[in-house]
Amino acid sequence: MSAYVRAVRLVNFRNYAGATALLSPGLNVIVGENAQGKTNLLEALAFVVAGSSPRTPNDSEVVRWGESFVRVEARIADGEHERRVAVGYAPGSKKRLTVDGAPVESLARYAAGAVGVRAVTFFPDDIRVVKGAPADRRTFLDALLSSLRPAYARAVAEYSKAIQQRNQLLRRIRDGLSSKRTLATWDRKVVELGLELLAGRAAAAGPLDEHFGAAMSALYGPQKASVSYSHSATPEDYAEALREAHGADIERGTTSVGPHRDDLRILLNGIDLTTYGSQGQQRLATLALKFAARDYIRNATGQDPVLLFDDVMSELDERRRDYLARCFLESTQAVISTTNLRYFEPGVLRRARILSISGGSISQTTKSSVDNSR
Ligand SMILES: Nc1ncnc2c1ncn2[C@@H]1O[C@H](COP(=O)(O)OP(=O)(O)OP(=O)(O)O)[C@@H](O)[C@H]1O
Repeated sequence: MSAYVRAVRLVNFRNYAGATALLSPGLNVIVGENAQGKTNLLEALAFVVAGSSPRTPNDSEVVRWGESFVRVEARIADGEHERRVAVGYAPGSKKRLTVDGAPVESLARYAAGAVGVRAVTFFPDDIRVVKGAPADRRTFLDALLSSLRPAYARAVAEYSKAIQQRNQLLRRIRDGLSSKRTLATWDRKVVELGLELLAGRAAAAGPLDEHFGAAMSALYGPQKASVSYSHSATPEDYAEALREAHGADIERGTTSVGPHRDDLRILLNGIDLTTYGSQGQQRLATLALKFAARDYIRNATGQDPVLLFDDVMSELDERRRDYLARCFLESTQAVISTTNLRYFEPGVLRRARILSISGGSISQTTKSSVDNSR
């Protein structure tokens, strides 16, 4: 069996002063009224598994208001072994990541393997991966690949820095402060890092398309769904395209070709869901992309990632809710939040662990109290 989270402890995490949740393999349902802390608990699980929040790049945001630090600890069950991992952060200091008490210096290494378990998250805002800007789709793809390879995460960070520096240089050339000859050096650096990104993304595009197609036909229907990578320049033409764009790039002060300008095209029966999808189609396609990410991680690592899905049932019809509930039950571990237990069949709830959230405190709900609340 793949690794899973056995317990998580939150200290000063958003609206939690101090709380512990025990989790099971299979389905865990977090139930509570609005604004009690369901989303925050899922975020805390992602925070301790990946070393950072999928909801914000700013760690200070997750520190409980009025407190000076945040800490999330987890016990990871991995076969016979148990691993203790923790993420601690005090604004102004470096984030502390530990595995069995030993510090892990690199966030990329912590996130891509040291913990021994990965997470695929779904938050309602994630619909932007389908509906939003190309940057949202690139971030989805880069986060997925970074969760598998620290070297890819480093290449993404270095490429982004190199583009910023090249853009600064373009503006200096435009303003007559630097010579155009210096561009060649930056072009070489940018192309070298950019090709690393393109290679990673190209290798992922085919399998993701396949997994996405399968997830869409299970969730949506038999129509043909696909996801494909759309280049601003192919790897073969990249260096040449960058050179050809010198004049225009200097004028605008930005780099117009390269992986930071690429996109993913998400199609259903040939129709672009980003531009023409209904809200429901975009939401289902977002979910299908998350299942595609799960399958991609599973194939790449041989391990099932844990699914952390926020309020995923509310906008689905009964048939799709039942299908999803079965997927969650069969997962190594799924933690799903809801305001309403009626979204789950009694037979499903009997096989699930249920956690009740109220005002930032967590209680394990017994089966009989679940039956009575229905
Ligand atoms: N840094 C923070 N410190 C303290 N409280 C916070 C912090 N960040 C968010 N909160 C509060 O945490 C509360 C719970 O938020 P959360 O999003 O987890 O609710 P929820 O149970 O998922 O609700 P809903 O069903 O409405 O989505 C909110 O009232 C929010 O304002």
